[in-house]
Amino acid sequence: MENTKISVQDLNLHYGTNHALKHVNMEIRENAITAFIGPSGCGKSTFLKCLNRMNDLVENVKIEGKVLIDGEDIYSPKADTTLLRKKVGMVFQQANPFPMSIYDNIAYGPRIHGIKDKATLDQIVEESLRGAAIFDEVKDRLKKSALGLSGGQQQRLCIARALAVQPDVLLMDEPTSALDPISTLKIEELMVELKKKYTVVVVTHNMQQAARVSDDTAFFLVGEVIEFNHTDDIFARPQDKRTEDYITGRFG
Ligand SMILES: Nc1ncnc2c1ncn2[C@@H]1O[C@H](COP(=O)(O)OP(=O)(O)OP(=O)(O)O)[C@@H](O)[C@H]1O
Repeated sequence: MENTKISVQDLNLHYGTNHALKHVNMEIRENAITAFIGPSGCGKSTFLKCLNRMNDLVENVKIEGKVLIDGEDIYSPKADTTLLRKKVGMVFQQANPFPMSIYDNIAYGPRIHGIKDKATLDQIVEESLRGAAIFDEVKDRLKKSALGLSGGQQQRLCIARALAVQPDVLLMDEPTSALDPISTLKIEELMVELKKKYTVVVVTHNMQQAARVSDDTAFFLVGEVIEFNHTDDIFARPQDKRTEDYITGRFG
């Protein structure tokens, strides 16, 4: 595919005896939003976490196959996972701000990566908060606790925190499922803005969300990718009967 950012080749993942991902192949485009849809337990989150090696931490996990980001295999023994997780940021279903100020939440990652200069940190904090469309709402309370923000604001703060270390790719695991419709809309608008600079991959339970925001969609079913295509094609002209049954609500 044109502009491939992430190329997944015959990826298999076992949790003990559970073969949770089966021969997954996928080309994820740069500066696009790719959505993963499918029923509960079919491997969407597991697959997402393979893209920054978050599953490495799980006991008894076995991962085979290749995940190339910018042509480099992230599972190669030479790969540096710290650099990988800087390059591939992640946002979770439940916003998880650290119990510290808004400023320190954003400065946390850059500080870990060795940035100490106050003016530089100030600039990163402002740019990251602007990038996550939350700067104007918090600019007068940067020293206040992040835990005082609303759920939707906390989620945008977590996006800002991910942006602060200058990733290329942003993984989002059901980022709006705990949010009200207005906060959800704000995050969806933000995602469309973010794809100009980042490659965005999102797991969603919400098919309308996938249809609204994503460029490409993968439909997962019991560990397999049944169909992967441009979003318009998946929703208007599904090739596989199982995709059609799922998107028309015959099962969920
Ligand atoms: N840490 C883990 N250890 C063992 N098994 C796991 C682990 N995480 C997920 N699984 C199993 O792997 C399979 C895929 O789960 P996964 O969470 O990836 O699916 P999902 O499509 O994201 O589901 P949901 O939409 O409910 O989040 C399931 O059978 C699940 O029980």
